[in-house]
Amino acid sequence: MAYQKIGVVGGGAWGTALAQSARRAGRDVLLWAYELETVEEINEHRTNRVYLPSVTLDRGIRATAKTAEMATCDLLLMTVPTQFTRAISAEIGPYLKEGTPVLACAKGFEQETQLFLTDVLAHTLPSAILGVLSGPSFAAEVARNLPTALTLAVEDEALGRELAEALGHRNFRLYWTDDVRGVQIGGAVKNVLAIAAGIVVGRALGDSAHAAVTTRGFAELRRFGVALGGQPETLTGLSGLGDLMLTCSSTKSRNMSLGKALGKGRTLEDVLGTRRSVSEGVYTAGAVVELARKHEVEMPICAAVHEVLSERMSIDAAIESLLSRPARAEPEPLARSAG
Ligand SMILES: NC(=O)C1=CN([C@@H]2O[C@H](COP(=O)(O)OP(=O)(O)OC[C@H]3O[C@@H](n4cnc5c(N)ncnc54)[C@H](O)[C@@H]3O)[C@@H](O)[C@H]2O)C=CC1
Ligand SMILES: O=C(CO)COP(=O)(O)O
Repeated sequence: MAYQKIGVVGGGAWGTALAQSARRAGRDVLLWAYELETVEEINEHRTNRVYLPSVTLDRGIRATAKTAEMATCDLLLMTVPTQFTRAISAEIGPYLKEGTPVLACAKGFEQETQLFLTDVLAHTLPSAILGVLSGPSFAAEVARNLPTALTLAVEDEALGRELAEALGHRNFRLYWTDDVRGVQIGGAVKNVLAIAAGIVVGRALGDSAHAAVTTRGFAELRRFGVALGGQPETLTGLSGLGDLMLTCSSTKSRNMSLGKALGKGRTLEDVLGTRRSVSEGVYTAGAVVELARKHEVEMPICAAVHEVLSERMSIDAAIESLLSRPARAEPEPLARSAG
């Protein structure tokens, strides 16, 4: 098998679940974790209690604290949270073999630069072939081997098929595409929208309001995605609509549950202070709003979430701002960017 040794960069919930899944696909797995205690716990006890509790890990997963060692792998899965991806991948870059496939598995845009993850990785890993793995998938469910389907995107479709075959198995179905940008857009924007959906639930605005915010949120995601070069079919696929549906509808989502807590009146600082896990929507909202401004795409729900997270607007004022928008026609033509 051409891609026998899989390197998972990041020992959070997602990296650990992907390592477990890659073992089920018959691959050898080397996992890099940021915290030394996570490395030791995985190697000695086969657990990762902080980030993925109640899961016994396969004996074939070996953990390391040395980033350079990851360059010995045939394929890398980058799972560290988006805002740490530049720093960690830069440590691997000098050692990586020419043409090693590297899949971005985190979700979001870099806060400071508004870059897509594959654009960040193009700087730090110039010798890699870059792609994306994204879709509706809770780490705890993947770790338990519950059936899941995701999208794997690389420009070369033949390589996409090979990678999907190397990582996929019966309960981890991978569909491939060449739409590397489109797949990243869904994963980034849905987290911001999930915060909005959570706020609706926390404020007890009702199931109808939840469906409305999810559907109008999808209209924003689709407008944004097309304006930034994604294919419309990708935006209605697993990595777009699929992940939006999952994340907006389940309190297992960190983003949705964070929104719910805000809706109930807790502060952002308070919620983040009680979590070690990442809620990417908090860090990506500003980049989405800035990219939307540059591309002249109107995204009122994402903008309202950003205002609330930045504490420039109260939740009640944000709800009022959305409800008082003028009525308009549905459906809207795809090429148009007006909201
Ligand atoms: N958990 C899930 O169900 C899924 C998560 N993802 C995405 O995967 C990415 C990672 O999420 P999770 O694995 O859930 O993270 P997590 O919330 O379980 O853990 C946080 C991670 O951040 C790492 N970290 C903390 N400080 C760091 C630093 N200074 N430098 C490098 N790493 C540091 C920790 O070691 C840990 O691996 C996110 O972008 C998330 O959206 C994607 C699909 C599913
Ligand atoms: O990306 C995910 C599901 O596809 C996980 O969502 P959260 O990060 O909101 O938990």
